[in-house]
Amino acid sequence: MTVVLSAHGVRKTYSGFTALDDCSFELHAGRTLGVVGESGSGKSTLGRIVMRLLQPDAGTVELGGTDLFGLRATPLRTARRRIQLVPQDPRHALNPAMTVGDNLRFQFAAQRLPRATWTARTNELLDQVALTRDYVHAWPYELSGGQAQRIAIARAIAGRPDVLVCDEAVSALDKSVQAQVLNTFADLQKEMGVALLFISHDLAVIDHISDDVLVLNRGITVESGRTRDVLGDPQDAYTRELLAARSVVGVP
Ligand SMILES: Nc1ncnc2c1ncn2[C@@H]1O[C@H](COP(=O)(O)OP(=O)(O)OP(=O)(O)O)[C@@H](O)[C@H]1O
Repeated sequence: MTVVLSAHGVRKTYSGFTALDDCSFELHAGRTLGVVGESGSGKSTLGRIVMRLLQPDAGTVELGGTDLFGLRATPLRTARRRIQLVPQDPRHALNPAMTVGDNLRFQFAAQRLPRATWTARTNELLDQVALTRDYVHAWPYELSGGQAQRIAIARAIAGRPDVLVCDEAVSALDKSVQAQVLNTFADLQKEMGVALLFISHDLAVIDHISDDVLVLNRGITVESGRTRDVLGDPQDAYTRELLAARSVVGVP
């Protein structure tokens, strides 16, 4: 299996406070790695580092076998297109002053996609995120949370990335909508072979979507491996605590 994204011994401190320590993982093409832990466990710090929005104090991150922090200029711009973020709040991904169509077309222009293909590509993206094509005329404020998150996903996959970093991407949604959006991610993965780094505090969400899991507690990886193995037979007390507090996806 091809490793599309990996981290080795990553550490990040903020003013002497260690938020993430010795973190390592491998994410394979077409698979989902869940990163789970309570608030403050270092999940978003890890997400920001692999998006190259934050510099680690130690360790390396490789995208497609290339050191992400060694890249400059054009190769860096190419790498940034290969890894895209789906944030918790779609308002951070969508421009409120543009229609859905313009939000997507903005991405196409950035990717220098030929103008003649824009309408077909917009329709294709709306189909992929299970929205009807007339949403192209909608404004972000007219969308429900679930619809807005689907458009944010469409925007993120517009350039056919290899990796999506989903940082609490369903946490703000109602439980029933959560299940639908998780299924959309799973369908996309089957269609596109995109790999997901899925960050969530909610073990039910991680259990639903992840092939592999990494459990973080105060910046330390307490457990990692196949989701069914780790959750089926947790070896660490912290994982057992998370399991005991777990909700159920799709059930309010
Ligand atoms: N820019 C920063 N400056 C100082 N401390 C920070 C900064 N960003 C995060 N931290 C601290 O680092 C720790 C990890 O934060 P991080 O946001 O990565 O955790 P998290 O697991 O994503 O939590 P949440 O789910 O609440 O977002 C926390 O204690 C947080 O207060």
